[in-house]
Amino acid sequence: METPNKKINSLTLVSLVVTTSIGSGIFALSSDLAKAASPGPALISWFIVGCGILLLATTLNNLLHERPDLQGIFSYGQSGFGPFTGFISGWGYWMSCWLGNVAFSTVFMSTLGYFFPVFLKNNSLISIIIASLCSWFLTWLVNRGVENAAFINSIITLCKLIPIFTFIIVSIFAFKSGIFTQDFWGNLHNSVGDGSILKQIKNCFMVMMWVFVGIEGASVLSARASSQKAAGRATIIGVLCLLLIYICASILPYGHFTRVQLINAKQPAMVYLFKELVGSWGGTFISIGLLISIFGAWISWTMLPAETLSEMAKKQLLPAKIGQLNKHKAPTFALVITGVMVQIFLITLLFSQEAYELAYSLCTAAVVISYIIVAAFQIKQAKQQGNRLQLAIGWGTLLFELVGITLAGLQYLLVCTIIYLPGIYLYYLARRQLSAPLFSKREKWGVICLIFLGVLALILVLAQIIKI
Ligand SMILES: NC(=[NH2+])NCCC[C@H](N)C(=O)O
Repeated sequence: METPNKKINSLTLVSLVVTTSIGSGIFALSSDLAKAASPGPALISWFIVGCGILLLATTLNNLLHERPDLQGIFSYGQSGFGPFTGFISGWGYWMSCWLGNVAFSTVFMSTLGYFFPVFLKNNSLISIIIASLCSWFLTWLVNRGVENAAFINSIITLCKLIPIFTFIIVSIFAFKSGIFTQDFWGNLHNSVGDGSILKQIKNCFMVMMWVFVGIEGASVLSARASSQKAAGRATIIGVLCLLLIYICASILPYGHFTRVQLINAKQPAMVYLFKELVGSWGGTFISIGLLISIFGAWISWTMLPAETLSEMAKKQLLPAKIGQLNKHKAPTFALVITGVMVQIFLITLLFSQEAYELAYSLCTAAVVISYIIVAAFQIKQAKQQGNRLQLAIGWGTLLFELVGITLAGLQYLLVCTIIYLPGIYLYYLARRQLSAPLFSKREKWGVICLIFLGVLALILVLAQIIKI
């Protein structure tokens, strides 16, 4: 990584925005989207989600420059609305980080399944065992202070982008407009899936929001642009490039394969579709790129949740012990807590039908909690400054996140409240030692609601597992 003060140019910044968000999602996107919609509704969804993400990125960018004193996504919550909101935001972000890693691990296993069919089912016992070993191995590496060095990052970025661009170029040549327009709106009498255009648009939301998770990391880097204007421009261009890549990778396949073929493609779909297009070398080519790309992303995202916990401990939102660093300057305790959570969650995947979908949906729902708080902070900040444009951007972001997660599935948000239960206890331990009152009146109501929802969700989930 570059030194913190080094300025970065716009082109590098654009590529950072693009690569920090691309993890595993894009490689499975074509069939995930085909399950949700036909090309017409999917394009409308891309437009809506694209606008929403642009608003979010602009909000993040603005806050970064207005409040350079605040670092870490949860610090906005703490500074604007008090420590408990800071905790809600930080815990949500932490959760999202490791839940995303669970999603990575499922795609990693499915991809290994291309070479070793025993892993094809990504939540079989053997897959879960290997995924757990990988997760602990990465935790161990990061605990020893290992980070992606800049040059390794560039190699990983190339391994990530080359297969994606090759896939897009080949898909352009294979594109046939007749096939593409065959059932453009998914309203023919023999259409697959459940029908109305609105419903199809709604079905796309979760997966589209998932592929943009990580955009907040890019905006942190944009603080190092040469000027605020350059940062703003690079973020917007970056989001637009990302959107274009996602649209091409997910929509072009509708011009060669029927929707049924796309739905039935084995996961990760890009591997199998490309193999279908160019022959068996294609599958191997994408798989290897994919494995390297996930591995790289997985390491960075192993550090991030642990760093979030230790930052929270520093800001007295969690017990100080969690923030302690070892001799390699890595927060061992935070890493272990996170590793244990990943482990528990991997085990529960044994009982789930769609392991990958579950993990990425929960990851997205959790990060939305932090995004909502960021948007609320932007509104507060813009109001104080009387800045109408930023106020509108804040409201737009808030509205998009609220509507987005409602359409994507509030049940995932409910499941996240379970993981808040142990968090509240840790927060309580941390705050008890301070002289300040534990909770304000409003916060008390917040705690009661959260505990109620968490217990309710736990009962519902257990009931579901027992039924299975
Ligand atoms: N917390 C995480 N591990 N997040 C990973 C972000 C995932 C990324 N947006 C993707 O498409 O795969």
